[in-house]
Amino acid sequence: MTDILIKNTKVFYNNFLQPGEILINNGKIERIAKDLSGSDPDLLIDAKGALTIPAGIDAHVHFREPGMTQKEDWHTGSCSAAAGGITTVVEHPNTIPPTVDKSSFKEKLKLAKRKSVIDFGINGGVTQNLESLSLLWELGVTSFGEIFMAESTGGLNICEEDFAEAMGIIKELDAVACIHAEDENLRLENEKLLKKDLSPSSHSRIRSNLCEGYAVEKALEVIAEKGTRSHFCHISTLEAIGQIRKERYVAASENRAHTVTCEVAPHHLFLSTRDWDRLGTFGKMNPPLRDRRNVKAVMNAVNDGTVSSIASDHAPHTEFDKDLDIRSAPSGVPGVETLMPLMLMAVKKNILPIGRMIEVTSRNPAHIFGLDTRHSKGVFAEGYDADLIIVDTRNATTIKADRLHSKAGWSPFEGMDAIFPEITIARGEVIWEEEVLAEKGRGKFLEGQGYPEEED
Ligand SMILES: NC(=O)N[C@@H](CC(=O)O)C(=O)O
Ligand SMILES: [Zn+2]
Ligand SMILES: [Zn+2]
Repeated sequence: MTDILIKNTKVFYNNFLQPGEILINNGKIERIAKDLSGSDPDLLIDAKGALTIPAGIDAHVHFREPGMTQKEDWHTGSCSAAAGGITTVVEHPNTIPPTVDKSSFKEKLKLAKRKSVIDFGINGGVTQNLESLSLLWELGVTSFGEIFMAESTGGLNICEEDFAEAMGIIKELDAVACIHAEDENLRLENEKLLKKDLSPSSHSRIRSNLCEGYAVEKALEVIAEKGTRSHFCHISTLEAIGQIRKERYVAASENRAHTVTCEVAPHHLFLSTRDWDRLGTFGKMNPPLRDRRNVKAVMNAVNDGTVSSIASDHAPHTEFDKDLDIRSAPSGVPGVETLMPLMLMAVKKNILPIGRMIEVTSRNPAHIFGLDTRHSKGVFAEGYDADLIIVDTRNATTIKADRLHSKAGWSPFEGMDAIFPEITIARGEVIWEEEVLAEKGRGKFLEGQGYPEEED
């Protein structure tokens, strides 16, 4: 395998952005030092003063294969990730068929191994399949969920009793439960009340703040009872943030390990209800666009540590699929390729420090899902996987859907400022530099912690 020396770059090391050089050997970071000029690498990359930082780990994507390959597949989804500086994804189970048993898991794994250009984990679905969860865990799922407390794409939502029972089983396995927290009853009630309102923004009112807040409250009760390690997906409201902040504060003050983490999606940080006019049904996702007060609260929570990670919830649908009335249009927006570029732009605008950006886009998601200890992901240190991006913060551009690689063919962030990576390196291989350079199928399956360890 070629070894690489990256020189003339800046790295975030020991809490500072500083000049440094990086030697990569056999897919791993071999050395990070001020000056490595004595080495003789196969490939010398002159970063010309640009930054080298960890590539993103996006623990919440929907790559749609099997079953909906007109929207995305493992090749296009993973190429889109690579071009946006993401080298690891965790894919969620609402495909057709959903990933809820051995055969559906094996089918998805086979497709992903054949087509993905980046490393990947696969989550196990939670529906009426409670007897299959332990088998899925042994087969190597990363975690469980998203567990849908309310209806969303795929219709995999479960009732409160099944939710509580599943949480008990997941606790027994010592796995993580990823939760889509919206309250189904409240959603249905609001939908009835707003029957005559067919404006796109009615979607934000139907899936109200309370709808998320109430579901988080109920889920936290179950978590307190069962003790399940839980990760809230795509949190979007003041109310939910408040409850999760409190839960984490109490855990810390009692010196308990955190059982609760949460992620937010870029569309809840960089878009708001003001975008309904521009986006129409293309702004429909679950949970929905929120007003500026919520957006600010969520960004503050990224900064203060309440939010552990950023995940795109990449949920591609074609323009044809989306071009319906607000009730019939499917929910979800593409975003795996724009996650890192938008976050890097936020750093440039001083909305968050670079160290925090690195934590929420790589270090923390790796840690939450055990990808650091078992798979050497998400740590910028010698001996860890060389999953890196080179980014020139002087090269800000605007997001243009026709330059993106998802089959969706559109982006809710069209026209927004962003900083795309110049180069993406995955396990010591340049997989993106102006074009995707990786071979189909180079991506490796990252078995979850329930998969039996290999014997030496
Ligand atoms: N977020 C969405 O609106 N849609 C997601 C499912 C989900 O994450 O709820 C999808 O798969 O389309
Ligand atoms: Zn969801
Ligand atoms: Zn999702």
